Amino acid sequence: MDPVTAAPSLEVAGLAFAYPDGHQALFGVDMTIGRGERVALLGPNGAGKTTLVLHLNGILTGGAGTVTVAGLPVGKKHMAEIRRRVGIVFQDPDDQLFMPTVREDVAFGPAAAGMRGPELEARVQKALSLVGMAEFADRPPHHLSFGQRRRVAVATVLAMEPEILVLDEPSSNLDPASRRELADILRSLDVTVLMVTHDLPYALELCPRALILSEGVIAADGPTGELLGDEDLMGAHRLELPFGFDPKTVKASR
Ligand SMILES: Nc1ncnc2c1ncn2[C@@H]1O[C@H](COP(=O)(O)OP(=O)(O)OP(=O)(O)O)[C@@H](O)[C@H]1O
Repeated sequence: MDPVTAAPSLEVAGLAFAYPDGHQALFGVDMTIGRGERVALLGPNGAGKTTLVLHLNGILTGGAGTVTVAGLPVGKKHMAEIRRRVGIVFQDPDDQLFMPTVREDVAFGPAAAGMRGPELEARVQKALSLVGMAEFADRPPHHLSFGQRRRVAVATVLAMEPEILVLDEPSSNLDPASRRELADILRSLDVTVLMVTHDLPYALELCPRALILSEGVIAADGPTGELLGDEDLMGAHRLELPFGFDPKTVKASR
């Protein structure tokens, strides 16, 4: 059976948000993402992508509209449950790693949720194995390379066994092999993925569907290959493919 079901994992309706200085970043975002989908969130600098992502687990709140995760409204009442279900991997792994060892960083979330002993250790091992970092458990995160720290940051989020994995620029600063290995990891996971990226070939490789956020609204929603092949649409939203890259020659992901 197709793992993508009609049940929405994430629903955003009429989300509008202005920062305290009055800058309006979102103007009524509507999007629905089904369970098990992998979706790329594209858009030019300043479009509102990070602002939107920060609403998905309640880091930002207080605007108009609603965000619903697996049927639960994002808000104070369900915050612990929402944070367990929606894991965000930030662009800079150093925002996520602050403990003396990799093991402690990965254990942090489940331990804060009350997990202890062998169950906690098994959870940590599983998350580190998923990202190929099991043998680094006793190392200090700041002794690792950037790409290794990005993998550990992904593991800290996977350790919470989220339903929705949100990644902000996951391929940035990765060498080609690390970039491909991270793609393989993401493809192997049984979670809903929303990936913010300026790396359009990566979006095409990994995400069958893409959304274009532009000036605080969803300007397009469709198969990634079709959107990237639409020159007028791309031009209108300041999106450019790398020189010589033809989306039609790349086998889009499924
Ligand atoms: N803390 C803040 N206070 C005021 N305005 C902000 C704040 N953070 C972001 N903005 C503004 O909100 C708008 C959307 O920013 P956001 O970071 O969400 O865009 P983005 O699509 O993620 O951009 P990028 O691709 O450059 O990361 C921008 O105009 C930005 O200047």
